[in-house]
Amino acid sequence: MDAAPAAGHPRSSGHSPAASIRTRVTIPLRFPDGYEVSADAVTFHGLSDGEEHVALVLGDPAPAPAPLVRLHSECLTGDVFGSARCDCGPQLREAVERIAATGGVLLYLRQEGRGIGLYNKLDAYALQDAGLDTYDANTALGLPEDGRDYTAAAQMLTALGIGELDLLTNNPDKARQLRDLGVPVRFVRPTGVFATDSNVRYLHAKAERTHHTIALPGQAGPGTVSTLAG
Ligand SMILES: Nc1nc2c(ncn2[C@@H]2O[C@H](COP(=O)(O)OP(=O)(O)OP(=O)(O)O)[C@@H](O)[C@H]2O)c(=O)[nH]1
Ligand SMILES: [Zn+2]
Repeated sequence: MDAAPAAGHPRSSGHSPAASIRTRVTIPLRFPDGYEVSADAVTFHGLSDGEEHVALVLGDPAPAPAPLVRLHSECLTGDVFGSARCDCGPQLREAVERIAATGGVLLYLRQEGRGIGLYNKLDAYALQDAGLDTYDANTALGLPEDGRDYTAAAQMLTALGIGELDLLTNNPDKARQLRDLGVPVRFVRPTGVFATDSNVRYLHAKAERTHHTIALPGQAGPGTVSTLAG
């Protein structure tokens, strides 16, 4: 079944305007589990939404026929604080290592809360604690279920000289939007599914409402359960 666009979803189509590289600087990354890798952090001029998105170039993307790319939307609570309410932190950690292994790019997109911002996301969490799922909580606040537009991501990839790519995601909307923007996505490669007692309801909602390729106990799907705590 085709995934229906989320309510209030922005539409991307056609090619995006050009952006250019502003700065490229090497950063040694050290993760709490001891994994270390060097990344080039790249900033840009001319991104369509004016946000400070950053690319991490890992390894050498050039030799790969289709470098591995992840569009990772910002999640302060998961990426930085280690929140178990979502799967963002483990997905980010996994993506950096998988991309570095073959050469590719992680775009860290400043789209906190699927584009609604941190304060609104925390308001939505409060509504989820009262019983709403992750999408209904957004709409109850008068906000889109998923407000993300990947035009700036397409601009970043073009500025980096990335042509055909493999996309690391379980979210069909990311590949759909990139292709609509003229980015040649060769294969979609699933990310791990990092289920915990605290995020399993959220993951079920992503699988059922927006057709993420996530397989969870009691629900069939093509994804892989990498970790199931509890
Ligand atoms: N509004 C809202 N945003 C959330 C919630 N939980 C996580 N997020 C945000 O959802 C986004 C998840 O980003 P990603 O992991 O890149 O996207 P995804 O749609 O899960 O797709 P893939 O991980 O690529 O499969 C981040 O911006 C989080 O801040 C929630 O309950 N409500
Ligand atoms: Zn998160």
